Amino acid sequence: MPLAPSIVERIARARGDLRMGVPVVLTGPGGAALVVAVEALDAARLADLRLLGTPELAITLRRAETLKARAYDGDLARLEVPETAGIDWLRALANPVDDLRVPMKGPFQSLRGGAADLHRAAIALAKSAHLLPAALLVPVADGPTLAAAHALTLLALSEVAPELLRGSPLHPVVSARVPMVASEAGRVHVFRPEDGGAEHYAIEIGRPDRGAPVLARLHSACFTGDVLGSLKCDCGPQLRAALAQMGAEGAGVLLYLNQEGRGIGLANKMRAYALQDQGFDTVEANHRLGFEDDERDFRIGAGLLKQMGFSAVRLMTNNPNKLRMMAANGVTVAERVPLHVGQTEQNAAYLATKAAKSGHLA
Ligand SMILES: Nc1nc2c(ncn2[C@@H]2O[C@H](COP(=O)(O)OP(=O)(O)OP(=O)(O)O)[C@@H](O)[C@H]2O)c(=O)[nH]1
Ligand SMILES: [Zn+2]
Repeated sequence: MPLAPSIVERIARARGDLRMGVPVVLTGPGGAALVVAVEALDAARLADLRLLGTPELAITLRRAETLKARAYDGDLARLEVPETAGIDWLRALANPVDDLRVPMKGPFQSLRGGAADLHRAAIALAKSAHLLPAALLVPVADGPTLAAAHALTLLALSEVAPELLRGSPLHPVVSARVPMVASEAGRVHVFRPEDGGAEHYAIEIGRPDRGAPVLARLHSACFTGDVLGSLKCDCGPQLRAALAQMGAEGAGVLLYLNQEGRGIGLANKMRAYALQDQGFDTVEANHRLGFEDDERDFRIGAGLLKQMGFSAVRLMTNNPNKLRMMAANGVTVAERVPLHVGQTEQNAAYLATKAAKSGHLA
């Protein structure tokens, strides 16, 4: 059937479904399940799902640790959903915003034994849709028939799991001249992934020599810092300082990667900020939400540089992970160029946490 959507296209559709609260059907060797993202679920749909089976809640190990729920599946926990539990119970488990105000919600019954692969894929899908990493699964007997009957997106685990790990190829869409304060010889290139995800941009300053290490910066989107001039981080000043140095040298490339909030999306970053106002640091806030410290795919930057003809960089960064990932993905780091700008009273603790917990270099 040449018109039938491919697995990549169905995953893109599933992301949209999950964001809208529409169930998707996941099938695996051990059975099938209806999957919804807790964040987008409402009471009516929860009631409908209960008619089809017994729901289970999948949360990450990080979230389970905060909730003091046992996790028997390594990186995640499967929790029983009591019959009396309503939508507010589910939301409170998924979203830590009220953890301090309404502390103990347990004890929780964690499921043990049996496969957790569908749950793992459900959490990965929720993350890739930039939703809270908590999913409700309702095991069902015949996934494909149910999906066909209700026009739901059907995904086979054997196809989804490798696809979510693979990383999507990026294709150049357009490039045009953009004179900037930092340099009049600026050019913006737009790259679009095959998987329907966010586009990324390359800002090329001058005409950098492809045969020599290029002055380069991998900048992750920070709406609050880059656009609003937030004092909570150093992103805006880093962005402008990097462009300014490239302008002064007459050549460079800045990749503007749309990986807002270290890859968790702006809504989740703002949830993290709300937790930071409750006293948690940037790493703890991510963990309480159920995320790892850094959910970015660092392969993207190296891939784009290679695609643009660069094989060696003078990388403007303080982040040792970026250095490692460049080397691991075939781009030589000829030099690290430290980038310390924009320190404020409000971001001192944030920068200290990055140095202490994420190994950021002086
Ligand atoms: N989750 C989360 N993301 C944040 C927070 N503060 C800033 N960010 C995001 O962190 C990312 C910062 O990215 P980068 O500028 O590449 O910074 P870095 O990884 O520290 O590395 P270098 O600046 O290169 O040293 C951006 O995506 C911001 O949106 C926070 O408190 N929580
Ligand atoms: Zn920032």
